[in-house]
Amino acid sequence: MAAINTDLSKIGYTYEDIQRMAQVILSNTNLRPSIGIICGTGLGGIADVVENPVTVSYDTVPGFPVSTVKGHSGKFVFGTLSGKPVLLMMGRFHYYEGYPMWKVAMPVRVMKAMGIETLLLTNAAGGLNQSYKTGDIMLLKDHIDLPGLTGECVLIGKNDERQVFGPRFLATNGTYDSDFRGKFLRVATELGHGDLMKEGIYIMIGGPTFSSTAEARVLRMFGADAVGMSTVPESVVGRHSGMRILGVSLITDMVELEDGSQFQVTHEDVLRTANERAQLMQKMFLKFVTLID
Ligand SMILES: O=P(O)(O)O[C@@H]1C[C@H](O)[C@@H](CO)O1
Ligand code: HPA
Repeated sequence: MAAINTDLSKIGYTYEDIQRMAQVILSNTNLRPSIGIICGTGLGGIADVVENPVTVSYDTVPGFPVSTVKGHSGKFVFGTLSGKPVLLMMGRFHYYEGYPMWKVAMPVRVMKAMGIETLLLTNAAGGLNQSYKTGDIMLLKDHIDLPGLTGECVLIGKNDERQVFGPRFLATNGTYDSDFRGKFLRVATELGHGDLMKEGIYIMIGGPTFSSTAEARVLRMFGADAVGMSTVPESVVGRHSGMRILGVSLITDMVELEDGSQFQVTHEDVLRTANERAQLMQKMFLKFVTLID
């Protein structure tokens, strides 16, 4: 059995670490966006429609982790979308990359320290609800934090109640803003793609293995509509610091619930579907941000 870690100074970033990283990043631009977007696997295409982009590579920020996954380029992009200032994270961190959970979502605290109040999270996910299809877009109405339920909650560790952190004990019901969901659905319908839209429950697994068929049946029995390997730590930290949150899953593959299927999903399948939906996601976000107060 692993030794219990009693040295709390080795868990988490301090308030000062977060502020320092925020200052380094902000020193690259005069823009001060209040909208932050984290781009999921292959979903960085939104950056192609950012006007007057200013790019800040993660490796220029001392103490910032590096992206190791294909489809996550590892940089911030400041600019405007439909004239509104935004900050994009092109590349998120995943638990399966070997980062401890508190590191996975640390950038959300840095975003808060930079002035972000609205957090738009995107991800690639597998469809568990068998009425979904590859290429559908699911708005998160709730999530299941499977790592959190089994002892790997992102908020474990010392808590600092100053601005970029939050209360020791956090209610996580109602994390995903229902007004945002309604607006996003309206945008999709106006663009003629209401048929692709779903609202459902995202379950996070640690990864990097995709689910076995028996595991997938369990996830579905839990009530999840889509499965992925991210987002939940970020939305919990965003919620902790008082942000308004939208979660969008692109259903990049359908997960088999019946034994005997020959289909085996790959990361390339995920990237391909994300690429096929890139232009539509751009259009949706360009329109959606105009509706954020
Ligand atoms: O960063 P997201 O959650 O969009 O990435 C998903 C989950 C894995 O990282 C990867 C699997 O292909 O895509
Ligand atoms: N399972 C888990 N994570 C995923 C999947 C999946 O099928 N597709 C994209 N991310």
